[in-house]
Amino acid sequence: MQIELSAVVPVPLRDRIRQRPSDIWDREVAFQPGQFVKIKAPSGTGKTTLVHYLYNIRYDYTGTIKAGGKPWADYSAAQLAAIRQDNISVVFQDLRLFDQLTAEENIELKRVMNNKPLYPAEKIREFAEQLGVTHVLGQSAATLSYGERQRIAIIRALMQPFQWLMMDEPFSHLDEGNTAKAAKLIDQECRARNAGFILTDLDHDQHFNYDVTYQL
Ligand SMILES: Nc1ncnc2c1ncn2[C@@H]1O[C@H](COP(=O)(O)OP(=O)(O)OP(=O)(O)O)[C@@H](O)[C@H]1O
Repeated sequence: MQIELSAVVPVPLRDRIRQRPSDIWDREVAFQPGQFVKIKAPSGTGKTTLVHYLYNIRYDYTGTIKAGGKPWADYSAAQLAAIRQDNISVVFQDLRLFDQLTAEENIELKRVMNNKPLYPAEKIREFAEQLGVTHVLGQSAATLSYGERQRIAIIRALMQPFQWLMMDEPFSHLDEGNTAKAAKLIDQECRARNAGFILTDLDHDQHFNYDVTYQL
């Protein structure tokens, strides 16, 4: 599924955007299926805003975003729900874990959301071991450190099928070793599904072999 942006400008950032060049805002951009895309931007330039537009949960922009050749606005609520279940997975900057559930329950919820789960339940433990969070699986999400929460949110995002995986500063609270482990798992999962990957971050990074880097 190709994602295309045509002259997209966030309404609240309209005046600020004119003051600096951007590869994304007010441009024609196409994210091709399977591409690894890095979006680099200083704090406050709209990374989170962009991810929310790409996932179609925020609409305060001018211009058009198309997914699979069709503007987001032309999809029905049922079609959008199906796309979020099967085609696009996301790790938001604020992670959006359910604090009243355990870490494992947060992941399991996503795993069983599809009638036919992509992975068996054992996969949760396997990924948790790879990311060093097995010991917190039974803990309530509210009690986890931010770095633990990030790893749980990453594992949760990998539990569903996707053609695109989007992550908004997913490693901000992880040390180098844990970042490398998480990047390896993400890379492996995207490649296995021939899925595209969009990562937003403040700076350049070497965690992935990006096909393209945009300055927001
Ligand atoms: N609804 C809104 N009304 C007015 N300003 C907004 C609105 N939403 C976001 N902004 C502003 O737009 C700018 C971009 O916000 P956003 O959260 O997308 O930034 P970001 O690049 O993700 O930043 P950070 O790296 O700090 O998370 C910020 O200055 C924010 O205050």
